[in-house]
Amino acid sequence: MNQLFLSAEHVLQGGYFHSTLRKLQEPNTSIEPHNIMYPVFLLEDDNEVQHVGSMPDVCRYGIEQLIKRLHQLVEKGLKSILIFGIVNTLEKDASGTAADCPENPVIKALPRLRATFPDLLIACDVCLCPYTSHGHCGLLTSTGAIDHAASVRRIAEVALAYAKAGAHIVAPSDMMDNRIKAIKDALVACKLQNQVSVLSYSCKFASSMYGPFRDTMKSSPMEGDRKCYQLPPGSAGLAARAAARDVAEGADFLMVKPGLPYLDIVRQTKDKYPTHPLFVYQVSGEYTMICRSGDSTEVQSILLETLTSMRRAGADCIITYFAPLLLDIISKKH
Ligand SMILES: NCc1[nH]cc(CCC(=O)O)c1CC(=O)O
Ligand SMILES: [Zn+2]
Ligand SMILES: [Zn+2]
Repeated sequence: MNQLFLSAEHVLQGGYFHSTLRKLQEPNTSIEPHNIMYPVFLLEDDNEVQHVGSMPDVCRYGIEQLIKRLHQLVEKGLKSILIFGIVNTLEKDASGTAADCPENPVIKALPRLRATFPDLLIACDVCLCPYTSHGHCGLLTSTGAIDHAASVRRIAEVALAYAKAGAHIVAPSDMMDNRIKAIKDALVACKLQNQVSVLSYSCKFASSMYGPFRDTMKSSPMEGDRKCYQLPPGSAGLAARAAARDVAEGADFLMVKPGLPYLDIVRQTKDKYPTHPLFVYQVSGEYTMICRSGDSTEVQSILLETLTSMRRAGADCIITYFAPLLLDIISKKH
């Protein structure tokens, strides 16, 4: 017989035949509540609930209804949320005025959420696309190009408004160059730098997997696309430079988005910046793909395998629409 099959030093199975041994073979891949952040969609109308057609089991809520929903989830262990505001009566204009006006749903909700859920970590997505008439994430010049200086100034203003209203974390998703420094400077100027952190969507790619989200938010660009500010999917180089730039500008946390198709970028970013907690955004298109992957048992195991892979690649926290399901799975396991 072939000697190779008898070679003791090549036997691996002796190390994982027992479930506890298998756990030891998978370090830093567990999914606990603090590894999960839940994105929520906030409407202007306090008492409204709307199902999202393109995302099964996802709703948009007015603040009263969101508080009801969050009570259930916080009881099950939810630790953090990421808020996206949606406007319908407030008008969209060229400079995204509604992003930080006093009637903005996020600005209004923050004090309520802080008071109602004292232990919940609250992050706010900072972008102009839900509030601009043209639907781009920054401001435009008269020729339709991104106006870099004006965009960064405006993004920092909006981030500061959410910080003042009570956000623990501001998370700029716009991808305008130099916004992290502008936001940090604004926080320092208002003495908020030690009470608010900056989660940079540092490696955000121009992905085809944001469709259900744009549908939910009514935030698609009216004309053109986002390829001049979101990163080209094939570029690991730009992702490395973007992370380096955001670290240099003072980002507290980094992010890779989408998740599953970009696990090489997750690993590359974690290896370069083990100093910075790393977030991975499992985006709306990933969510719908997994929802359609089989019956509920299959969905659960595919989901857990996917999140385990993200943790293995270096993710510390995963932003996921599956948070409610995950909290149920975790509580059954203990
Ligand atoms: N700045 C907009 C924004 N913030 C988060 C997402 C995507 C989230 C998801 O798909 O779940 C997007 C879409 C986009 O950039 O086009
Ligand atoms: Zn945007
Ligand atoms: Zn955004």
